[in-house]
Amino acid sequence: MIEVKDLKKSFDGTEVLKGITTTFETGKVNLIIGQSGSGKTVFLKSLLNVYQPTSGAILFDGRNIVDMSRDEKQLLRSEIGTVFQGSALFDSMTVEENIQFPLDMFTNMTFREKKRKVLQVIGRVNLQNANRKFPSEISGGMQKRVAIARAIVNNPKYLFCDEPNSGLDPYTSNVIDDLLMEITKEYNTTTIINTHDMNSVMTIGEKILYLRLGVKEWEGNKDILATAKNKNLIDFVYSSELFKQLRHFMLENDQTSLT
Ligand SMILES: Nc1ncnc2c1ncn2[C@@H]1O[C@H](COP(=O)(O)OP(=O)(O)OP(=O)(O)O)[C@@H](O)[C@H]1O
Repeated sequence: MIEVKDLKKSFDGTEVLKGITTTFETGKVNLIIGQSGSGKTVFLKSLLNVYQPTSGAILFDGRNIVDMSRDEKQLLRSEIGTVFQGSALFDSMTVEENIQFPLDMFTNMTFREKKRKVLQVIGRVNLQNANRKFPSEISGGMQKRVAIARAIVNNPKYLFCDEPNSGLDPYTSNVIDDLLMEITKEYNTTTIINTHDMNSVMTIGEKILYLRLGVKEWEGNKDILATAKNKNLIDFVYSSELFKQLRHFMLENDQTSLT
């Protein structure tokens, strides 16, 4: 579980996060949504302590990352898996070597133990035929699966993903969403995902945090999103053409059923 308490972050006197308080539960997929510039990336990077928060607390199962020593942070980092935009793979390493990287960084496993673990996660994300390939030789969807395999190879407690579906077609996006949901349950991770993808929101949004101008404007889950009353949230959700048409269709059907 990750608890965020009154998190604020400013850059050069400009406040980007204006006091966010929320909780992300263990074993759940938590999605952060909001317009471009609403603060999603700054929020994610503040949770990871890439940015030092201006004030507030971030408790990883009770441990506040904001006032940890360097060694404590290093230990916590070994419990966190990340999937960043563009997959962030090492071009000069094979799929297998990319996935092994966190084990080299954070563990004292023997060569044989590492190989066994890497092959196990390669199987888990269905990349058996690609382990000797380089990132440039595989598709964008496969690269995402490599990034996910690398994020889970060290059995993380926490999984952070920044726009995991960006650049993927709708079918491949669904495959990635399903994989992230399954892995969250299998590894019992606290999973936090920044997304613009409304399809993801409606399929895997066990918790949804809607940020607007650096403020928590709404939080809930996919089942109550459709009936939420928050006007800014409604405007945001229905700003996509597909959702606009869907809403129009629903309203029309509603009126027919009333007459
Ligand atoms: N390192 C930085 N220094 C100064 N300002 C920053 C920095 N990073 C982000 N900002 C500002 O913080 C605000 C929020 O940016 P952020 O990248 O978090 O938005 P976002 O919601 O992730 O947008 P997008 O969906 O486009 O990725 C923006 O006004 C941005 O200019």
